[in-house]
Amino acid sequence: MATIIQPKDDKDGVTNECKKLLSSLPKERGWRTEHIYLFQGYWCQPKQIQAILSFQSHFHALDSDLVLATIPKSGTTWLKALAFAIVNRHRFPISKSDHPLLFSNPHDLVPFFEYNVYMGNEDPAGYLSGLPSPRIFCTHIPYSAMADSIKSSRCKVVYICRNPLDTFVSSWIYTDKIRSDGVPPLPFEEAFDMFCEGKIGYGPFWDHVLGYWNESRERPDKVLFLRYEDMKADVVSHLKKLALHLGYPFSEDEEERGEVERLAELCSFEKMKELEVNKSGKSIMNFENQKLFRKARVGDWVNYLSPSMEERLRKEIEARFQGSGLSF
Ligand SMILES: Nc1ncnc2c1ncn2[C@@H]1O[C@H](COP(=O)(O)OS(=O)(=O)O)[C@@H](OP(=O)(O)O)[C@H]1O
Repeated sequence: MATIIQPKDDKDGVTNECKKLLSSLPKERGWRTEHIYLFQGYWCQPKQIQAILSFQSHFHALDSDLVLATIPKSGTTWLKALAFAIVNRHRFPISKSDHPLLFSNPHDLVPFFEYNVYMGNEDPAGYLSGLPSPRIFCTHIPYSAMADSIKSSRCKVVYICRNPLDTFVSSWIYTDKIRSDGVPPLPFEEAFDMFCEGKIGYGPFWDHVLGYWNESRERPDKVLFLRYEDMKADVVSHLKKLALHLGYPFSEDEEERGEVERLAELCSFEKMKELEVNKSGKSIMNFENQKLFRKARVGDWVNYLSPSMEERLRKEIEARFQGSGLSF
């Protein structure tokens, strides 16, 4: 059994063991932190590496677990809200005026596994075992780096991806607002180069997406693969698929009563953005909730990327996804 990894309160918030590891890894300038490091094939912040190590050593999946996975800025907040509302709809009826989603940001209702390590929790497994059943948690960790018990248990995984052009723009704007103290701003053009080279948090983008995509094709019962743009275009049919995959399908009666539409409305960007908790509140990580709700528009990249940037990223994406059955 590996030793329990406990974060220390240093600049990077990582243990000496992790620091030693970092010194042996390739590094690049970071988006939010001074550096990102190439670990198990992915570019990560120091604390993210610590979280992956902890996850791989300590996490024991239950067959009933529901795991939501994303690369940052591709629909995480939305997916958390939808999964929470679906799974808990008998405990918390959608139309009730005291529904938790009206008073809490989805990040506070469905934790990231990574938060646990960031918060310096001494017992990663204990923290998650305190969640009510079924445990719903979220992660940005790539599929290949997932704890073995997630892969071998019967727990369900849902992945949402978003087109890379909008994901890049959303990431850069968000990063610009929440950069860690003392880390100088990353100019837009430089960030774009890094995205195209795969150097983003939990990137390369294509490897992260393809890891879950390939698994969803091999084991569709295990991994449901969703696309942000498809969900935006037809949220109701995707909610039914999501509910079925999670093991909480809508009944005919619920469908007739318009419960699916009501749930979609509760979790919609327009509704969530206007809630007091999301206008003025802070989430568990002390981030301002309002920064999680920007425009949520498909194709907003057109207002930021030049034609040559678009062409470059499209070519890169085409080459990376060639033959995979997935295109953007
Ligand atoms: N409910 C809902 N429905 C649809 N879209 C939503 C919703 N909530 C947030 N958003 C938009 O998602 C973008 C943020 O991505 P994430 O939630 O993955 O961010 S994070 O990784 O959790 O920080 C970010 O996209 P952009 O507006 O394009 O930047 C948010 O506005």
